[in-house]
Amino acid sequence: MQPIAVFDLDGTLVDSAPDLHAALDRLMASRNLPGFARAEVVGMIGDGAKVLVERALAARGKAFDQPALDVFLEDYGRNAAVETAPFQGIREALEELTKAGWRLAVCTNKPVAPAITLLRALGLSDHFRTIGGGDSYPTRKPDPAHLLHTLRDAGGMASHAVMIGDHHNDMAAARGAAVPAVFAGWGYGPRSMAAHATVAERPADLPAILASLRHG
Ligand SMILES: O=C(O)COP(=O)(O)O
Ligand SMILES: [Mg+2]
Repeated sequence: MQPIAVFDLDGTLVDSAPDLHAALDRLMASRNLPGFARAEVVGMIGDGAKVLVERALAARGKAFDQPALDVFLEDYGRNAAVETAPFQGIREALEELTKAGWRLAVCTNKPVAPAITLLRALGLSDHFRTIGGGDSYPTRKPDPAHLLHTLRDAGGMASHAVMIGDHHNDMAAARGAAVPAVFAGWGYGPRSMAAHATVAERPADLPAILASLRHG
């Protein structure tokens, strides 16, 4: 059975906060609400687009409404790859892992449409057998079923998988699926979110760490 490495997207493969921030600030401006500092937006990322918009509106004392999410997704879908780029060393790490025999997949809480748009725009989509988005299955991370569905669609198995992510949602999904987790130390989550997972400081560390976690 081929080993499979499942990657989180935002904060792990790509530094997407600038474009999420810009689209969120345009939504706020359209409602005459003040925008956010980058650190505030980074703290709101991790549970998908709906929760991001919910948190932004709540921070301004407003209730969530569906048109706000529709406006945000329409804008973000067109502008997901303006400033967003892979973290330094990610392209090389993905190439190295593929050469070492790993199958690759993405398991992200971002809706699948902008996730695919973004990975295509950055020339990364061909690396991945499957992209399991936040709306691809009935539940999403931290529910381990999101990771297990992604693994199934990629033709992989939990017993031969590793999950790499930057948020406690990634660590929790991996733990629930009995998949070893690697915490992306370069991402958006504070180090406390790593819990007991192995921490990778840089993308360049991934091939050696994943080799050490490989079963057979
Ligand atoms: O869209 C988000 O909020 C998080 O997405 P991620 O699961 O790829 O980090
Ligand atoms: Mg993430």
